[in-house]
Amino acid sequence: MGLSKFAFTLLATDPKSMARAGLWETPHGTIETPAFMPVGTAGTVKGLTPDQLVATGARKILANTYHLALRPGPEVVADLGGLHRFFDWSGPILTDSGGFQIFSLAKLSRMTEEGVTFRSHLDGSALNLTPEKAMSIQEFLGADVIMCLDECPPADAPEEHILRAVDRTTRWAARCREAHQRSDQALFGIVQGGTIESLRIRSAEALLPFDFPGYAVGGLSVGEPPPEMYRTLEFTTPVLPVQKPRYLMGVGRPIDLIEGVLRGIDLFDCVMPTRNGRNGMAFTSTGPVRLKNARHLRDTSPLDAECPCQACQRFSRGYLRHLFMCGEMLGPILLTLHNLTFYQRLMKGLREAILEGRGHEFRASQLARWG
Ligand SMILES: CNc1nc2cc3c(=O)[nH]c(N)nc3c(CCc3ccccc3)c2[nH]1
Repeated sequence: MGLSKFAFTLLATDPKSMARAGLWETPHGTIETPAFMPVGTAGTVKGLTPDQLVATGARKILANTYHLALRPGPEVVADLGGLHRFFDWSGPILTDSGGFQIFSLAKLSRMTEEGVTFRSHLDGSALNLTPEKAMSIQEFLGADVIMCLDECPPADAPEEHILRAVDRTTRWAARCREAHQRSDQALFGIVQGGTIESLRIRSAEALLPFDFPGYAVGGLSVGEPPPEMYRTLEFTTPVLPVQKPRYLMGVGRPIDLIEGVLRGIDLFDCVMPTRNGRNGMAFTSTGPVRLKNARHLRDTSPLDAECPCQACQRFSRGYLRHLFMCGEMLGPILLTLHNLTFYQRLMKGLREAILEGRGHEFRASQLARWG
């Protein structure tokens, strides 16, 4: 089943935490884990060219299926050569199955055993996403890593609803496994179960027999308090295969990446560095900086003296603030570049610490600097 195409090698496991550093081979290159994947919606990481994206240190990006499935449509992307050709990205790409985006974007959506029916947020047309269609869409798009169609309940859903979502997610995983054809794509199972230990174990154990090449932890970063997310990881990752990558969906702030790695997570995606960057909020080695704040008006210092990115190497905080006050497009571009560079450097530092056997000290070293 082409599994050798997605070999995951563990290089080091931290002696005092569940943190691990590894290498993950994909048909479009090898990923050093732990890794952060910037989110590219509609086939672009907003405001950046592929070369700029590589300059941040990113090796793997996500494309959000829901948007591409509606516009321009999977067949069009396939006719244009598939995702890698479409936005000229030679590195690995991961797409989501669309279920989560439908809940967070579509106005009307109804869930049945068959699939999710919803109205397009573009033209209101009725669409029906089934596990089989989610596989066909992602096969047309051509990402290296694709996700099963799952049901992600809201954080405050009652236990009965979360149980139903777990069992439906398992039944849909079977249908996805059955429908998926391409051997050059890794299909990940997605564990649900909210923050309930018995349901997380139920979900993970039900997905193990499918022997997926990787497992995602879904159903988190949906509004639950961070300590609840961390606690959930503590009893979820140990049920998952040690020798396979674990992907925590939609996470998170810098501190969440550290806490997630310490609990055995290898891959992350989050819109925060790009979305916050577009709004003038920068992550720096001494904590967050809101550039529109008047205190930066005459500030000649760089955003982050330790950062190698274009925003920090060439411009003052005063200039960056000016760009945001004028609504100039260069502002969001430079801050997106910076924030992604910050996230990639954080993961690089974390990976090096794990390889040197001091991964468990990394949190303290960073918190001391973030204030
Ligand atoms: C922000 N928090 C967040 N929690 C999530 C939970 C789930 C979940 O339980 N199931 C699925 N399928 N996806 C989820 C996502 C979307 C992740 C994503 C975004 C963009 C591109 C590719 C992938 C989530 N995102």
